[in-house]
Amino acid sequence: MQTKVSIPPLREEIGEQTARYIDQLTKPQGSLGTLESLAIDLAKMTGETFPTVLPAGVIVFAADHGITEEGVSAYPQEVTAQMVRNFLNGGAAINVFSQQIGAKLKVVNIGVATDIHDEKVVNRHIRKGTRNFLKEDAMTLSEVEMAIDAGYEEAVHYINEGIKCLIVGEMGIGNTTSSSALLAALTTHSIESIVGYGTGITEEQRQHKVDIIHQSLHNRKPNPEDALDLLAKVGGLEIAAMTGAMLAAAEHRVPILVDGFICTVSACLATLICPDVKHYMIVAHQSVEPGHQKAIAYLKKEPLLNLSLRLGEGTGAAIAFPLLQFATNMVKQMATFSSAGVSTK
Ligand SMILES: Cc1cc2ncn([C@H]3O[C@H](COP(=O)(O)O)[C@@H](O)[C@H]3O)c2cc1C
Ligand SMILES: O=C(O)c1cccnc1
Repeated sequence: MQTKVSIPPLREEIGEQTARYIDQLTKPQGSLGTLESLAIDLAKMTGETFPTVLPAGVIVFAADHGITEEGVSAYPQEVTAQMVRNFLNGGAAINVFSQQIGAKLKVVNIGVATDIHDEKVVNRHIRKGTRNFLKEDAMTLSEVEMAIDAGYEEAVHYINEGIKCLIVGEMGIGNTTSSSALLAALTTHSIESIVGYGTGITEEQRQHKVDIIHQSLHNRKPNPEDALDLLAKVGGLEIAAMTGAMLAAAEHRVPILVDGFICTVSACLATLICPDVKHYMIVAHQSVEPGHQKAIAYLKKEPLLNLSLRLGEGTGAAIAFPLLQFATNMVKQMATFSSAGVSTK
């Protein structure tokens, strides 16, 4: 079981070397702002004074949710499988963006409700969607452990293939309901303040979603200090798999670019399993979902971008990835004052 990971400490001394080097580059000190702190953070994570983030690897985990029976999404459950086919055919937003940043894209079926016969999908199928958590636990503990382990192993394969930055994404109709329930259980924020419009429900449907989460948490009573119990009671297979993937990346000193609301809730659960995983996370953007701000605050992080995205799939992380390239290329390619013959103040 991959909850026994050992995450190495950040290499603070390497970060200090990078910081000193950045101060010698031909620009006023500190003038590249957040790009400078990003480069220093990447140096501490990777243990390299001149860090590299290329190539990035994107993994999208897909699964269904029994809670969709309660009418909590604007789209029917079948869209999960249809979007997986779209990913495999190259037509989704994450395909376009992965290609643009030169990243590999791996699609993992961790629990889609209908069969997908396609050799391009990585088959780590555990069950046909979660159970309806209004009525019963979403998963057994052993299903949660299998999903975390599958995510962990898929990330390890990717890292062994040479990826230097991990982007995790998800596809699962109904997963903003599961993520909202998880975050409400994990924090003291009200359900009302966390729940948003997901794929585009009406205000009336949002009120219904709040009520369903309220009743579900009352019925399930997850233990807020136990990530496995939270996932078993109100979680999702793809949410558990993303948690495992993040633990693997941190264990291997691979920076994790965290996407939107659902992905950030997985990140929160990963920190509950192993607090040190947080040091390897960079939050790419601030999603429109109101719970996202609260999940980012739980991690004590700042998002790099706010582009009013509300998609998921790993898209926001792919969009932010070039900022990491700007930061690492700045360190590797800029001239120093002495090499360029530019006078210091
Ligand atoms: C066509 C389509 C593509 C998507 N890609 C990601 N999501 C996103 O929307 C879903 C969560 O929203 P909710 O909880 O309201 O169902 C997830 O699948 C998420 O990845 C999509 C949703 C749709 C409809
Ligand atoms: O922020 C996200 O990741 C998100 C928001 C709405 C729907 N799907 C994903």
